[in-house]
Amino acid sequence: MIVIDGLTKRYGDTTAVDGLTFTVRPGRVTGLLGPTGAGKSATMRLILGLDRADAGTVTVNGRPYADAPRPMREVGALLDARAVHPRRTARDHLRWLARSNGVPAARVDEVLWTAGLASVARRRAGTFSLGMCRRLGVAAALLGDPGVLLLDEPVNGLDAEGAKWIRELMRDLAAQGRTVLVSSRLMSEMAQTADHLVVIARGRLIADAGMDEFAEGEAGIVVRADLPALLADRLRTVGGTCRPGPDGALIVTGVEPREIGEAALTTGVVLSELTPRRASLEQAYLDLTRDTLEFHAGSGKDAG
Ligand SMILES: Nc1ncnc2c1ncn2[C@@H]1O[C@H](COP(=O)(O)OP(=O)(O)OP(=O)(O)O)[C@@H](O)[C@H]1O
Repeated sequence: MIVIDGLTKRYGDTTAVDGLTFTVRPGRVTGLLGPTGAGKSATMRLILGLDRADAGTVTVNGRPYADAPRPMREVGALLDARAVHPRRTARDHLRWLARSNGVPAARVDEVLWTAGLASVARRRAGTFSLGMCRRLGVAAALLGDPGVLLLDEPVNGLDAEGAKWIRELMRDLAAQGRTVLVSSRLMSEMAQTADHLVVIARGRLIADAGMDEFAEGEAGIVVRADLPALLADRLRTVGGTCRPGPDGALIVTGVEPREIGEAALTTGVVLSELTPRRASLEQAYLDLTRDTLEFHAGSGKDAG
């Protein structure tokens, strides 16, 4: 289990992580979702103690990761898959990692199999494609048989087969009772893997909910009116729930479109839109992050 409490990290004028609080529980895949620059990688680095927090705490299985007596057995991380010595073979790379972390050498062949790299184990990592590097990164993360796994955008840039493999692996690891935290910029990606979602933007927590809950929360009727507050008051008296939608619209649940029409008639409010909307995770994510998008003009970052 990972417990993050009030976590804050600043780089100069940028607050990359801003008072984040959430818990990553075992037995399920938790997606850390946010637009580019949201602070996903920074959060992962803080969990691993690769950066120091300016405020707040993060513990892995009850203590800071830096205090873990056998770190590789505690957490496996896939951050930058290219961080491998190009002249070392896949096997030598893993053997070296195993030796320096007190992991038995026999485990190297096991993880090479799991990662589908057994046939290329003696090839130099420098000749590997991105997909193979990612597999090698996963093999390294699994080396210590850790209970907690962190994967930073593991599917990004992979072909369909590689992506499917990683998704299935994450689901298997969670089904074994492990804690799995995976980041992505894409809701469509999370929808395929995550059981639980933590959405962040500009370093702040925007949502922390089960995937099902997340989808349900978004079904509703988009209503635009000249006097939305008046209409909302009326709808509440007939059992409707209203919350703010994009650009001044109301998202109404709990009543039928006809009842909204009647409420408008009763109150003399003019409707300009009445659109039933099915639950869409993508829409929910867009609505949540609309006001917090950060654009890095000229920084060379793509929007994914
Ligand atoms: N070492 C650093 N020095 C300065 N600024 C940094 C550093 N690391 C991150 N930042 C800034 O902190 C913010 C969060 O960055 P982070 O890489 O965590 O975002 P992210 O959600 O992982 O984005 P992406 O999806 O683009 O990878 C960004 O504004 C980024 O420019």
